Amino acid sequence: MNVQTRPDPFTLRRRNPSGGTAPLTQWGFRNETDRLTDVLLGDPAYLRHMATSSLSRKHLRESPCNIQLAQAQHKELRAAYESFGVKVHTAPPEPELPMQVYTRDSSVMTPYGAVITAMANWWRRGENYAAIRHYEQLGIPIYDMVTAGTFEGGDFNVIEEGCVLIGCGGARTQEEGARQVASWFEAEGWEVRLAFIDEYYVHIDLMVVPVAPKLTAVCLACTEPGIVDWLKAKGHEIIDVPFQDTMALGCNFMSLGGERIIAPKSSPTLVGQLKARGFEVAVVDTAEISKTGGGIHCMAQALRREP
Ligand SMILES: NC(=O)NCCC[C@H](N)C(=O)O
Repeated sequence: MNVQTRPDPFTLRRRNPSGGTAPLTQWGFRNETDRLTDVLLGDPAYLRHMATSSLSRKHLRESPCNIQLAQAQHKELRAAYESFGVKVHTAPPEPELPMQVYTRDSSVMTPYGAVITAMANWWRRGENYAAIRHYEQLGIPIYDMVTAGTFEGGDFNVIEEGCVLIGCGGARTQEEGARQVASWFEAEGWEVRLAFIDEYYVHIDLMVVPVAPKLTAVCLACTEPGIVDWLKAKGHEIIDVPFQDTMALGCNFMSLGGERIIAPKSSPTLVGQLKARGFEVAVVDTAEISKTGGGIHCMAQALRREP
């Protein structure tokens, strides 16, 4: 085995404080639109419907999640990834962790290794520790861990290579955490933009998600115009997802690269737009799971994409 292909050793902090951290050789990605080969999904074995946001609270009041149905929907979601040849990795579920299915949040993958985030709510903090153990098991090195306030992975949105949009709603990702992560990626030479959002929306990946190179889905009704102008100035075309669909997690889908998308049934406008552009779309019904506050993008973490 030559030096180039030797796996990067597992470590708890790979980040070079002055920047210039070497990208991983076997894991990670350049952007969120290249071909997905490995994904991190949760196991909904211990999923519980809790009042974690305005959205999940509303469903809890009106028609609480049928957990068995949600688990069956998750199985379909997993099968969709597998049908596209994506390798699914799953951490052992823990009964103390009711939201472990939302793998987007407790860590975020980057070209340099995984960032261990700092969950805002006490019932999700254990997910950060479970993520460290799982990355060690997978042999994926950790880039760094957030120590300045809270930071949740749904707020780390890689728009294109070397460019990240960081959501900051205060209740989940605090400004302190956002600025710490921003400083790391600025040192690596990235462009970083902070998006201050209302905590009602929970994370930025509720309203802005990359589809393909220079093509991004955005809920124009709730995304600050400055962010939309910034995307357009980069040459991004926008697919507008209606507000009502967005509130049903309709703008929260996963790009598999190669013009293939896994999207929720709750998003007819987006699905129609994608099909009209020639994308292969696997439409999965995730409505029951989404009553607990997250969607397809929140339930996935890209571990490896190949250019
Ligand atoms: N990235 C995301 O938007 N994740 C959704 C998390 C939902 C979960 N019920 C929570 O409120 O933490």
